[in-house]
Formats: sequence, C-alpha cells, structure tokens
Amino acid sequence: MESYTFSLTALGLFVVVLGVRRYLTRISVRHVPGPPSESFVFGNLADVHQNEAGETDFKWQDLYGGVVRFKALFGEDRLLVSDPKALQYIYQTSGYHFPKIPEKQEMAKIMTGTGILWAEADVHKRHRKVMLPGFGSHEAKSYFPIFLHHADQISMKWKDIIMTSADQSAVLDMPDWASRAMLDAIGEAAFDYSFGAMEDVDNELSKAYYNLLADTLGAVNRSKAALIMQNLWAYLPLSVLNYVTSNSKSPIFTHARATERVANRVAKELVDAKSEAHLQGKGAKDIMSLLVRANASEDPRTQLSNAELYAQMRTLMLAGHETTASTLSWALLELSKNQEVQRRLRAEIWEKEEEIGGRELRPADVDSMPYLNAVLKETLRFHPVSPLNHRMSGRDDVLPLSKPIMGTNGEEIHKLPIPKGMRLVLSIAAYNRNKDVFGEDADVFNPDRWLSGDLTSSVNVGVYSNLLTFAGGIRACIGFRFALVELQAFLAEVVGKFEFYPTPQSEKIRREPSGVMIPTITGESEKGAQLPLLVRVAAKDD
Ligand code: HEM
Repeated sequence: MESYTFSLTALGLFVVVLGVRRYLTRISVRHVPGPPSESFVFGNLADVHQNEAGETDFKWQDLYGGVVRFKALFGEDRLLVSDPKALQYIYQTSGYHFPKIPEKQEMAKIMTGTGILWAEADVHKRHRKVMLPGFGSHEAKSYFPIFLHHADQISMKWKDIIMTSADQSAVLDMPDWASRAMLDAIGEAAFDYSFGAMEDVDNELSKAYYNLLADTLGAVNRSKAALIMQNLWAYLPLSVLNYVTSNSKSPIFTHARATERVANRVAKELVDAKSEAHLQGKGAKDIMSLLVRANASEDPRTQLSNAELYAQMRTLMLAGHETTASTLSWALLELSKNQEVQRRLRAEIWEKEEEIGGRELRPADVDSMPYLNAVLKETLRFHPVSPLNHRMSGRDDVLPLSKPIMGTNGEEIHKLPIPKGMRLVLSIAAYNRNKDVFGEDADVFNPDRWLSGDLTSSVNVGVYSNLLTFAGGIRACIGFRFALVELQAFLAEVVGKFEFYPTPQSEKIRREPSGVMIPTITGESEKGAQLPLLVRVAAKDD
C-alpha cells in the first residue's frame, strides 16, 4: 500500500515538474510591444472587436509596428499581425500549420455545416480540389450576363421609384438593394435557383439568411457578455461547446439553427433534382451541378458526402452574397463622397457604351476599363469586408518580419519565435493600409494609385493585386474571381445609369465589424446594415 502511495505521489510530482518545466521553457512573446491592458479580465478585447473595423488596428500598426501583443481574457497574450512577410508566411508558406481557431470553427459549423470554410488539413484539401474547377476565370466570366441581368433589375426598380417621385430623386438604402440583388445573382449562378429576393417574393430561404451574420458573428461586436462568452469557449472542451451551440436558446444560436434547417432542406431538394438531371445526362453549368457530379464520383479523393454537399451550398450562400453586397455599398458611399471620381468613372462607362454600339457589355469590355478597375481595387483595399482573420500556431514556430519591431527590452526583433497554440488575429484592414506597400497616402481613398504603376512590393501576400481583401495562400477566397466579375457588372450598370449623393445619415456611417464589415448608422447598429444615399438618374447632355 505504502509503495502504491509513493508511486502515485512520485507520478504526481513528475507531472507537476513536467508542467512547470514546460511553462518555463515555453516560448514567450512578452517582449513584443503593444498597448497596456484595459483590465485583467477583458484585456484589450473590446478595442479589437468592438471599435469600428480597422480603427484599433490602424492605431496599433502606427504605434507599435507590424506585430502587436495585446491581452485577451485573464492576461492571455495574443498577437495582431499586419507585417507583410509574417502574413505571407502564415497564409502561404506554412498555411496548414496555422489552422483556424477551434471555437470560431464551431461557429462556422453552425452557420455553414461541415463545408470548405470549416474543414481543416486533408479534408480541406479535398474540398478545395473538388470546388476549384467551378471558380476559374473562364467560369466566373461565363456568369457575367447573369450578373448584368440582376444589376439591370435594380436599375429598373430604381428608375420606377425615381420617375414617380416629385423631384425626380429618391433616398435609397444601398445595402438592402445590393443584398437582395446579390442573393438573386448567386442563387442563379451558383445553384440555378431563384430566391426571388428582388421581387420581394416571400422566399423562406432569403428570409432565413436575413441578418444572420449580424445576429451570430456580430453579437461579439455589440455585447460585452457575448464577447466574454465566446472567448471563454477557448477553455471548454469541444464536446461541451458542441452541446451549447446545439441547445442554447440565445438568438446567436437559434437564428443559425433555424437557417440550418431551412437551408439543408432546400439544399437536399436541389441536390436531388440535380442528381436526377446528372443521371439523365443533362449537366447544367452552375456550381452546384459540378458538386453533385463530385458526389457521384467513385474516387475518394474527389468525393463529397451529402452532408458536405449541403454544407457547400450553405457556405456559398453565406460567403457569396453579403460580401459582394457590402463591397458594392462601400463603393457607392465613396463615389457619393468623391463626386469627381464618380464623374470620371461614369465618363469611362459611357465612352465604352458608345464604342460597343447598342450591344450588351461583355467581360472583355469591363476588363478594358482602367478607371472602373481602379475604383474597384481601391474600394477593396480601403473597405475590406472581411477585415480580420483568426488563426493559431499549430506548432512552435518563427514568424519572419519585413520590418524589425522594437522589443520592450530595447532590442530589435527581426524574427519572432511564437509558441504552439498562440492565437493570432491577422489584420487584413491594417495590411491594406500599409504605407510601405500602398504609398504614403494609404489612408486616403484614391483610385489613381492603381493607374500610376508604382505599386510594386517585394513581398506578395494577397491573391489579387497584392491586396489581402480575399486573403492569400491555401485558404484564399475561392470566389474572388466570381466577386470581381460580379462587382464589375454591377458598378458599370448602376454608375452608368445613376448619380449618387451623400445624405445626412450617410455622413454618420460606421464600419461595423459584424462577421462581414457592413455600413451602419452611428447609434443605430442594432438595426443592421444601412446606407441611405440620394439617387438621381444620370442624364447624358446631347
Ligand atoms: C468582395 C467579396 C468577397 C470577399 C472580400 C471575400 C473574402 C474572403 C476571405 C478573406 C476569405 C478567407 C477566410 C478565412 O480563411 O478565414 C474567404 C474565403 C472564402 N470565400 Fe470569399 N470573399 C468574397 C466573395 C466570395 C464569393 C462571391 C464567394 C463564392 C461565390 C466566396 C466564397 C468563399 C469560400 C468558399 C471561402 C473559403 C475558402 C477556403 O477556406 O478554402 N467569397 N473569402
């Protein structure tokens, strides 16, 4: 008995010594500079998640450099990263060694299921391999007529409203219109499905997705309780977390679960119809049909299960419509504030229309419009609708840096060792304002920067124009070409036909971090996305 007690005590001591040794030899980031903690319990979490998107990141990047240490709950260190080389390493060179954060993935799972946004490592590789063929440049361009058609639907509605108004103008809420048009566009292009959102048809799927992101991911940005709760999840086993997400009565989860039920049912109906068409040899060219063919594949490397198939549809709905809708809204806000930019863009669109005679615009036409593309790139740079990405280090690692940072011990840090499990906040917003990459006026909206040919950087980070808006590397936005073609079509259509002016409310716009960065009116965040602009029909002087 005595020897048993002795063995147990010795084992206990051994475990404690091992734990202490591990703690003491753990790589420390304590010399990385950063802001003082606001409080031991909350750290700086409110600064990072509850200010306007980018506000804290820009300030800290200027004050401390491209890697900033800040505090999460109970003194936990986290890093905010905007240094180009460090980001390149995390996204590209060492992508699968920086997985997403488990508690955030649990949120991704309730919103999209076990699809590509949620998947990690080999499962992610398989999803990506199956989906990539649907998202090439050729495929994206083939949807251009669909996008133009849905942009034209907006135009017709706006014209009706404006023409019947007393002073031939109307105040229109951009995100509401853009969101419905983009939902219809993705429905048709990706699923060959009509949401009928523009026609206000009582479609339960479009109703289910309404404000989903704001209710779920946006909760941490509005409420301190939600912010603490979601950060406490880091300390819970995944099984407990899973129980919470499946049973909690909080609106954060009830909205997501209700959407899941409707979306899975519609996805199943669609998949059944498309499988039938596939069996009969009638292949359609929408993305869902491509995935259904993968579902029927015999090869496990390119196969998707039914659950994965439904999840991809939910992923594309979520990732593929509020993102583009918000980007269009931000573009129109900037054009309303910069009337000269708006006039130049319209002049280019009209010139192109004259050049092509009466025919409809084609992808090659919009590709050959330098100012349109400069305005688009500048909007994506200035207002990246996914301003933060979250990752953790899967192993002890070393981050390379483009520029040394001055450690709190007075020594320059040229490479930064980080321990396994370190949570990283990757600031897309701050990288996009990096003066070394985008010039001294990076904080100004200036489409001309894209026309001067001066934007060369030795470190390529992003998947498009060296912007980080669509992220980079192995998990870069799979739909970025799709988004670009869609935004080209919508901008050419609405700016060619209408003039946009600011309103008193548009002077109070807040960049709301709400899963997707949406425009809200200061003091009215709980109402969700709002951006009222004054709109008139653009008349050509003959
Ligand atoms: C302006 C529009 C868009 C922006 C700014 C944007 C941005 C992003 C970003 C930053 C990521 C990386 C997320 C992460 O790794 O944590 C991402 C991933 C993704 N995006 Fe987009 N996106 C846009 C439009 C679209 C569209 C139109 C689609 C589909 C039609 C789409 C589908 C996806 C998918 C499926 C992923 C996951 C890719 C993977 O994990 O391999 N996105 N997007």
